[in-house]
Amino acid sequence: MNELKIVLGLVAREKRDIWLSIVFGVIAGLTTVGLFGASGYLISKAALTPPLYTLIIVIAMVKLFGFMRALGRYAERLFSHRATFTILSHIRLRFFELLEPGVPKIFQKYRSGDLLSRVIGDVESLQNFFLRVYYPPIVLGIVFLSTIVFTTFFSWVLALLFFVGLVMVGGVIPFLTALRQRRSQQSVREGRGLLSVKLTEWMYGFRDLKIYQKQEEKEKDVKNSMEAYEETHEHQQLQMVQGQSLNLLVSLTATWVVVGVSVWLIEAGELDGIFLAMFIMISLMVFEDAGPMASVPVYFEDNRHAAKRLFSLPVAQTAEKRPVQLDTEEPLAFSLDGVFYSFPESPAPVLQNITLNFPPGSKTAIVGPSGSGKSTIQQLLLSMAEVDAGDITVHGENMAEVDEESLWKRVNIILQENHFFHGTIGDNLAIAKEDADDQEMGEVLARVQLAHLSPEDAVEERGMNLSGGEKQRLALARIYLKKARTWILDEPFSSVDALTEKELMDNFREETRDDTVILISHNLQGLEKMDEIIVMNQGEVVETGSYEELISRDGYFHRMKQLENTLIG
Ligand SMILES: Nc1ncnc2c1ncn2[C@@H]1O[C@H](COP(=O)(O)OP(=O)(O)OP(=O)(O)O)[C@@H](O)[C@H]1O
Repeated sequence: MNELKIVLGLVAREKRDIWLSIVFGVIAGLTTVGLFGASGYLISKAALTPPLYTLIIVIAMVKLFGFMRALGRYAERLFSHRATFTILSHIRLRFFELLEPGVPKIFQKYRSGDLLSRVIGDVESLQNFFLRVYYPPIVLGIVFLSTIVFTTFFSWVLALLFFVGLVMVGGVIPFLTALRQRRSQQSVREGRGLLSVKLTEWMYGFRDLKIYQKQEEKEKDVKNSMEAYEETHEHQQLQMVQGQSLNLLVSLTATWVVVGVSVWLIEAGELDGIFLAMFIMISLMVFEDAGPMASVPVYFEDNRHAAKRLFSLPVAQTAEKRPVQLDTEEPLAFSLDGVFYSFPESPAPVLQNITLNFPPGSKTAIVGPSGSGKSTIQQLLLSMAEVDAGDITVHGENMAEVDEESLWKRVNIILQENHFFHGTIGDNLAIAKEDADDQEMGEVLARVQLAHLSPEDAVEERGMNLSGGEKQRLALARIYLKKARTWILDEPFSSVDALTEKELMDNFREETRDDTVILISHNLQGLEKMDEIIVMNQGEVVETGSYEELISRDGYFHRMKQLENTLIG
């Protein structure tokens, strides 16, 4: 229920439009009942050839009700839809506000398709919350109760009939429909989530599936999920329509009962016959609006689940702004003391008892075999993950207290995989420096050996039209624009040829002369000029020292270097 309270809070922000929707909804409802009631009365009265002024008054009332009804409906639709779209944007914003501080940890726990399904499917479902759950029952209740009060002036029996009708179409039938739909609604929700996850995986893995000729198999799987989803959705919609039809049937039956009882009351002399047509019309109209009430609990249940899925992300709930801002322009220092780390949902520690020191302005390389934990250290240094035990400090501050954004602002980062957005080379560079002009962009492109590209050149989604090496150099160009004094780079040159790598490395050394550099690398070439090399294996630091020290020690690094030399020949 707490999650729905968040949605209610966001809905309540649109107080003005809520009030206007209710007021105009009630005006439209009452004038509809008035219009048809007055028309019924007019037909009967006209047959009795009353004085002309009576007819003129009733005709004027019919006209007025007709005009007010149209105006009321229009205004109700206008304000309720305006409120709905504003509420939807509040919901989306709130979801992103909760999601953003949890990223990237949240991506370790939830699949992208699942998140996509939440932000699209669940937010879309919540558009029904205001439009179908929140205010229509209030409007219907007021219109119905006013009609009942009006009817008591003519007949208590008819008023009681209207009341019983209200309980049936506004309470009993919706409740029974909701009860019947519980299971099918659950299946629809699960089916939608699964389909979204499978579709995104199929899309991301399209190339690999094609290469391994598994495309058809996967497509069949996606198609099956799609069919299963459509089937459950159809079944659920059918149940909903059946509920609405049942409500309509009961409404029409109630009107027939009103006709029968009115005739009986007229015969018994308890109701003037002139009001017969009026009550038939009132009954028809007042029950007409009650049909959609059958789906209110169904939408309510759907919205409750949608709210739960949206606002129950565990990381999001705990994310708080951290108090320490890093506002120094100096190269940063880092230290790790007795650090242990394991990924969520995989208990084996990935890092064990890591103690390291990165003084300001130092140049450190982290090397080691694949899977030894190098990139995980980068994640911890960038505060993208939190240690299980031990301490990390950045510039003398406890990392857990440091505001992540203030840290990221001070560091030039290259991750193992960097994202490139659909647009131009310029758009992708501007992420690092918004006001960089074409000349500045051209200069950094030339420095990373990408002089053949210009800022206007197109970049396809995820940089698909760039080679692996070009993507790495573009990532490097991006951080050259950023001009922070600390560099934490994961395999920045792994896809470029040896000659280009040497040129890039020379340029990089020049650029970072006084800065803090932490360079993760598989490659043991070109590490001679680093102040310190940290050798990792199976989540532990197995050796540290300068290049000469490690070579002369005849330990792990020495053996790795010999092996590399043998392989290179
Ligand atoms: N999100 C994750 N969830 C669970 N385990 C993970 C996750 N990411 C990495 N690991 C595991 O953590 C260990 C260390 O991974 P890490 O990426 O730090 O290694 P690495 O030394 O950088 O490897 P490489 O040189 O291949 O990039 C590996 O055994 C890997 O399987």
